[in-house]
Amino acid sequence: MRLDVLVSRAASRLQDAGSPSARLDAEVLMCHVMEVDRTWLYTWGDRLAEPFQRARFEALVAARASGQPVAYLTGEREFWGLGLATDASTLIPRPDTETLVAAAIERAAQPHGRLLDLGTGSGAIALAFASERPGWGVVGVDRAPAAVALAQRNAERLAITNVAFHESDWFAALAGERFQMIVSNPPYIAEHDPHLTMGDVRFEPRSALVAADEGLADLCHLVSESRGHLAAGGWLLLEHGYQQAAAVREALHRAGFGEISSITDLGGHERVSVGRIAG
Ligand SMILES: C[S@@+](CC[C@H](N)C(=O)[O-])C[C@H]1O[C@@H](n2cnc3c(N)ncnc32)[C@H](O)[C@@H]1O
Repeated sequence: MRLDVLVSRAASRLQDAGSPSARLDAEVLMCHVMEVDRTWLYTWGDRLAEPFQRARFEALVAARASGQPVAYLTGEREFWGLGLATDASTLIPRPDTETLVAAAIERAAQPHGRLLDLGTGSGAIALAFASERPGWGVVGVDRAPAAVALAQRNAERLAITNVAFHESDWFAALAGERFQMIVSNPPYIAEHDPHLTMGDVRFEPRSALVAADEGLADLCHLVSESRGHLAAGGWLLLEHGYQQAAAVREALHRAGFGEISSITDLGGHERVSVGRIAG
């Protein structure tokens, strides 16, 4: 059967199954099976799939129809133009997090410095920043050993060498270390948030998503602990939920940060808050 016909059929099956991105999902899964990009698929959609390719594609479509995230099925997701390996050890990188990366790059005016990414997961933020600021040394830490291994694998795959990943419970393994910039996309969803029962989030580890105190516990912990690990004039940038900006700005203020502001994501929501230690 023609590739474009298989994709169209899969798209309607996925739409019926409730996928919010049915057509894109079907195209990405077909590209994964055929080992091609979407431009190739649009150009050569009239080609025929071999029986084994069709069987593989239909198995993936069935898994997606049962709710499994496309990024876990293909084992990869693009972030900041980088092809990152993904697995069930950590969060699938989200486009919203590119807001944090852009804000960090904008503030990294000097050619050299050290950046710390707390809760690095797949290494998405650390690797995106490191790729744009090759003169900086980047450290990414995560409590989950499998996430650290994934981030290391991504650094090797992308040949990004100005980055190192370690296992650490927030700052525990970083005693005495100071950085010009600290960034984090920590767990910030409240324990009983209904979104946890919807979409891709159902398949991601709760340890990557959920924090106590209505989702604010880790954010507040990072604000109060970061002071002791920032160099003079250093920046702290935190991603958070769109209703948490005021609470994070307040925590930054209480911890003695200046130049406090929040930055909106592509959807117009306050997604990242920043503060600076006096120089
Ligand atoms: C929301 S995910 C972010 C992953 C990645 N930075 C991204 O933006 O795609 C949060 C990450 O924080 C890690 N994490 C949770 N608690 C932690 C802790 N106490 N110390 C270090 N990392 C932690 C989780 O394992 C997870 O990888």
